[in-house]
This record gives sequence, C-alpha cells and structure tokens, in this order.
Amino acid sequence: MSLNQQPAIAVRDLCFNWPDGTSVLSSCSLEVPKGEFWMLLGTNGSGKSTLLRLLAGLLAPKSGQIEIQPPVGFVFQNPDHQLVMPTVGADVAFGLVEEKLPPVSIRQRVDEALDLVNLLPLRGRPIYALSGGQKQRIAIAGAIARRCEVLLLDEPTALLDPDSQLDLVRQVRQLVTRQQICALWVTHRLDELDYCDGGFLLERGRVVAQGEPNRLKQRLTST
Ligand SMILES: Nc1ncnc2c1ncn2[C@@H]1O[C@H](COP(=O)(O)OP(=O)(O)OP(=O)(O)O)[C@@H](O)[C@H]1O
Repeated sequence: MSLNQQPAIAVRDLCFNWPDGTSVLSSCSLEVPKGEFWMLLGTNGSGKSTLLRLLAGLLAPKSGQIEIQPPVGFVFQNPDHQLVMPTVGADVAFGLVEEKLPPVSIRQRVDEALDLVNLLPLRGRPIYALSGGQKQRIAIAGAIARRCEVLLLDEPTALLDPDSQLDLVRQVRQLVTRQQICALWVTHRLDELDYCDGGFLLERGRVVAQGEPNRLKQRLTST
C-alpha cells in the first residue's frame, strides 16, 4: 500500500458490548488496503461476525472509529437470508432501486455484474432453481451492480460443498483483482487462505496476528 493512500477499511480501538454487558470487541484495530482480498479468522465466538456487522453499519460500536469506503456490500453465510426476488435478474436489479436509474442502465448494470460472476446465462432463472454456490454468486453480483468498493463476506462457503467452496473463493479473488475492490472474508477454512493477500487472526475480540497468509496458516496449524 502506498503511504498516502487511504485504506479501504480502517478500524481503530473498536469496542462493542451486547446489551447484557458482555464484551465482544475490545480495542480492536485493523486496516485493509484498497484493491486487496483479506480474510478474518478466529475461534468460535471471537467476534468475527460482530466485527463484520459493525463494519456494515448493522450494529453501532460502544467506542472507537470505523472508516470504510462506501458503498459497502454484505454477503451472508446463508444466501436464502439475502435473496428476495423471484428471479436472478430481478434480485440483482432490486439493489439498484434507490439509485433511480433508467431501465436501460439498470439492465446494463445487472448484465455486467452477472457476467463478472459468470452467471449471465442464468438471468431469467428462478432463485429456487439455483445451487448454493450460484446463490452466493448472485448475492455478490448484487453488490457489484451497486458498484460496491468494499465487499464483506461472512463465512460465504460454510454451506457449500467442497468444489463450490473453492469455486467461490477463486471467483472473489478474480473479482478483487479485476475490479480493484476490497474484500474481507470470514472463514474457518485454512485452505481458503491460499487465495487472499493477507489475514487477521481474532482472539477474544482483538487482532492478535495479521499479515502474510502462509505465516498465519503455520501459526494456526502449529497450535
Ligand atoms: N445477538 C446477540 N446477543 C447477544 N450475544 C450475541 C449475539 N450475537 C452473538 N453473540 C455473542 O457474541 C460473541 C461473538 O459472536 P460472533 O458471532 O461475532 O463470533 P464469531 O467469531 O463470528 O463466531 P463463529 O465463528 O462461531 O461464527 C459470542 O459469544 C456470541 O454468543
């Protein structure tokens, strides 16, 4: 990252408690450069999903700062919680409603986004007739159509079979490189680390290791 370039995501001293007072994040800090693909790992309950929700503005922090380049796209673990329209094309277009674009521009954005995730031929297909991996790619296309600068993905491969898992991570790798967006991907799968530029290890709500994916992998396999 060049010295004067702003990171796509910058988190400083972030703290978050649940209403019952349970602390989830305490002085959590991290930065993700523009145009890079980073992963977030950590044991169950270490605060990964909570951090992603704070980054997306779905939760409000107790203290600390979040700077994130808008627009931000979010991909949930279960795409059935995210896809709301009856067909592929309509679902991707749904995210553009607020922009009040003319129909021809909507069609163009939808087609471009579907093409980028290699699903343009499925534009007219009903959502129920898609595989889990295809559904995740539609959710990603929705974010791309909105011209998201940052893509947050919360264990997007958790419900996929092994082949589809690798297809999805390769697809996101390609998108990040081609579109120069930033992606932060939560995972428990160490083999996915092979596709990213760097990773963070979260423990009890703070980053305890970060950087080169192989080094992180070694640390996680030796413990
Ligand atoms: N809505 C909620 N209300 C209260 N506590 C919650 C809520 N959601 C999560 N928690 C708790 O917050 C802590 C952090 O949860 P979070 O889902 O962020 O962890 P995680 O690292 O993503 O875990 P996993 O790998 O299991 O998905 C956990 O102890 C969890 O039980």
